[in-house]
Formats: sequence, C-alpha cells, structure tokens
Amino acid sequence: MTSTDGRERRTILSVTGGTVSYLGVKALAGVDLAAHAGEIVGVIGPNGAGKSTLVNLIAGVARGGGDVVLNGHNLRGRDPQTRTRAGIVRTFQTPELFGTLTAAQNVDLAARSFLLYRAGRDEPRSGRRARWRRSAGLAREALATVGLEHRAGARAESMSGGEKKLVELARALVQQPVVLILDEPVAGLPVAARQRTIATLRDLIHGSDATCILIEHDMDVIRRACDRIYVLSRGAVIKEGTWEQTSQDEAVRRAYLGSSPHQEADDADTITTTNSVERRAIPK
Ligand SMILES: Nc1ncnc2c1ncn2[C@@H]1O[C@H](COP(=O)(O)OP(=O)(O)OP(=O)(O)O)[C@@H](O)[C@H]1O
Repeated sequence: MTSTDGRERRTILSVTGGTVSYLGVKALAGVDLAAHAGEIVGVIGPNGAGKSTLVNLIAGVARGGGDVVLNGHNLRGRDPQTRTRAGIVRTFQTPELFGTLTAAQNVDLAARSFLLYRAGRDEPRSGRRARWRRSAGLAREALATVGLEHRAGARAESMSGGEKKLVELARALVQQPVVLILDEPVAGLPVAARQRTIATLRDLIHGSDATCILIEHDMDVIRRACDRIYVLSRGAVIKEGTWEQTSQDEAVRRAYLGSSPHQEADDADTITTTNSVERRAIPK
C-alpha cells in the first residue's frame, strides 16, 4: 500500500477499530493505525490521550475491541507472551531491569529466553552450550549497537536513567523484533547520545522487514526519528501524516495548546502537553 509519505510499503502491523474502556470510560475510541516494513511511526498526543493504552492493546496487555493484525495474522485473544514471541517487543517509559545484574547480564537474559524459544523442545542437549555462547555474543553485539559496550560490566542500578533506557533498547534488539515499540527511548540521554541513538534506530529499521512504533513527548525526537506520525487526542486519531503534515495542523495545535486563547497567543510556535508543565517547541 502507499503511505502518506508517498512510499510503497508492506503493512507489518495494523490496528483497526482499537477500543479500550476503563470503568466504562473510553481510553481508546476506535483507533486505526498501520505500521509498514522499514518505517518508524511516531505516536504523540497530550497526557492521557491514549498512547500507552494503544500500545498496551497491541501488546495484548489491555483488553478491548478491534483487530490487531501482525503480518496477516489476527492476534485477537493472544496473550502478551505469545505476542512477544511473534515479534512484538517493547520498552517502557521506566526501564524494567534487574538492578543487581550487569548491563550485559540483563541483555543476555533476554537473549537467552529468545533463543530458548527459538530452539524449541526438540533441541539436543549438546545445543545448550552453543546457545548460551550465542546469547552472550548477541548481548555484546546489542550493547555495542546502542553504544554501551564500555558499560557492559556495570550494574544496572548504578547506571543513569538514560543508560538504563539504552540497556532496555539492547534487550529489545536481541529479541529480533518485528514490531519494536519504544516508549521515550532517548529520554535522559545527553544530546550527542540522543542523536546517535536516533541515527542507529533509523539505520536498523529503514530497509529492514521490521517496523517501529515510537511513543514520544519530545517533538525534536519525533521530527528527527519518525517517517510518519499519528496524533492522538482523547482516545482518537486526530491526524496522521509526515512531520510537515502533522506539526502544522490546526487540530493538532489545538489539542496540544488547550483552550486558553491567551496561552494560544503566547505559544504560537509551541506544542505543549495540556496537563504537563513541560513546554516543547515545535522545531522548524
Ligand atoms: N489502568 C487504568 N485504569 C483506569 N484508567 C486508565 C488506566 N490506564 C489508563 N487510563 C486512563 O485512560 C486514558 C488514557 O491513558 P494513557 O495512559 O493511555 O494515556 P497516554 O497518552 O499514554 O498518557 P501519558 O502521556 O501521560 O503517558 C487516561 O484518561 C487514563 O487516565
């Protein structure tokens, strides 16, 4: 199919009519989304817009209505573990690492469980050692990919927030994701490391058979990283398109700016989250 950025791409993941309610209140109200091979899809929106709920629906953590289809297979009724094994791999806003283990051990654990699943029940005993060696190699490789090989031996609990994010990204990469879902993956990193990580992500995803869904509040990251963007507000998609198409859209600006005319006048060039104290300029 042809995407809004004009390129022909194979659909890897689609959500159709995605609906989730909490205690009768709709957090997601009939969302449609498609993510294609080789693209990074941004999901943005003010606090409470439904971004996490959408990826929770995709990951099988949130129950709701609608269809989530991965490479032609409808995932309805499939639990989160099955979805991970099918290639839907995610990172979280707050990294979930084993604090007393090193960065390498954290990544190795993810690699081991991925390879164990791949090996299946019929693996001969002799295969185990080779698999462990392979997992350690994959872990080293993934840490190098995210630029953290020099911290491989550091305990996760001793690492900065940004470094923990990178370890989590490495954990996701060793699982060879088909759909890589990232929640603010470069938050807390110094500028140079942010740019490097975004460039790495783009290199990894572009030209691959995988797709990436990126939840992000930082508009500079969105602009630099994403090929297409979905803007959510109050559980619905209010705009989909390239950075140029979405950032200049009136409805998008309104959703971010809220209803105060004074604030709108002050913030003519600013996207801000409606109930967040942070303000984020729209980069030109
Ligand atoms: N487990 C839950 N129980 C009840 N309500 C929930 C739950 N999870 C989310 N919600 C509500 O659903 C709506 C969407 O929340 P969600 O976390 O998906 O938004 P978000 O866009 O990810 O926000 P943020 O940017 O703050 O992370 C919000 O009104 C939120 O309060």
